[in-house]
Amino acid sequence: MVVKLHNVSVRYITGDFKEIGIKEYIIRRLQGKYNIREFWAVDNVSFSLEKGDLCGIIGSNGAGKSTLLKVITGIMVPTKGHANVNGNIAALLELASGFDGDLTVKENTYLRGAMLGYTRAFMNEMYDQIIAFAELEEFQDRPFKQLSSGMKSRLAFSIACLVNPEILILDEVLSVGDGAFRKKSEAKMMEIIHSGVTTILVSHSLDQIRRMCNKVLWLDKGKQIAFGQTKELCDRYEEFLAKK
Ligand SMILES: Nc1ncnc2c1ncn2[C@@H]1O[C@H](COP(=O)(O)OP(=O)(O)OP(=O)(O)O)[C@@H](O)[C@H]1O
Repeated sequence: MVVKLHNVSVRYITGDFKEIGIKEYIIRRLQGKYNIREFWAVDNVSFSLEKGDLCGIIGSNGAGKSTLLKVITGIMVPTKGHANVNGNIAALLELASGFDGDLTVKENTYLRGAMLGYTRAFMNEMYDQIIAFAELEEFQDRPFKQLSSGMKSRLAFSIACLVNPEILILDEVLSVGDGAFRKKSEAKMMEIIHSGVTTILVSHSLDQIRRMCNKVLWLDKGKQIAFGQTKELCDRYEEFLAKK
């Protein structure tokens, strides 16, 4: 099993407790005006994926899709349950985050590689290819903050894809950069997908899910409505949307 989630739940706590400071906290507690709210964004989700699976996650806004991806990529620890993930993950979420604006493009590439667990030797081997794919040869020694946001995404995409992921996580990012780069990035993504990696894709396009995925996870308000075959679940989801 490449990905296995067992009764995973994630709780967010919201309210005024973060910014108010200890004094205000005590005053509000004494006055009974201290409000915090618990919120289960993901509530008891279990499913597993094997090598080569391409799983789509569907559900309305706020269903918990992005939160679940954060658990799978290890950015968040579930409040309850377990997530077992075996393999290198390339997560194309919030693409341009996690870079250091003052370091150069080259330094950032090595830094991101190190964060993904790759050795310097491996990155030396891959570096030229990454920069060439991102079409940033002329920007290698510029500070990262001087890149346009499209260029930043291109670099993030190139690093994530060219370092041989075993698990690919895509959050509505099938459109990176401008027209020409988008075509190239989609082709690259399809190449990776077809090379036998396990892919998890969040998309609001049911057409895309039907075309690409062999399994589907349907979430609604954090709860798992169903996990199973694409056609059956997409049909049910469409019926559900029609009745809404
Ligand atoms: N940091 C946070 N603190 C509190 N609540 C949060 C936080 N992040 C998300 N939420 C809430 O958790 C729920 C699930 O959010 P999430 O972003 O996972 O949904 P989603 O299915 O990805 O939605 P969308 O389709 O709109 O992108 C939402 O109700 C959201 O308001």
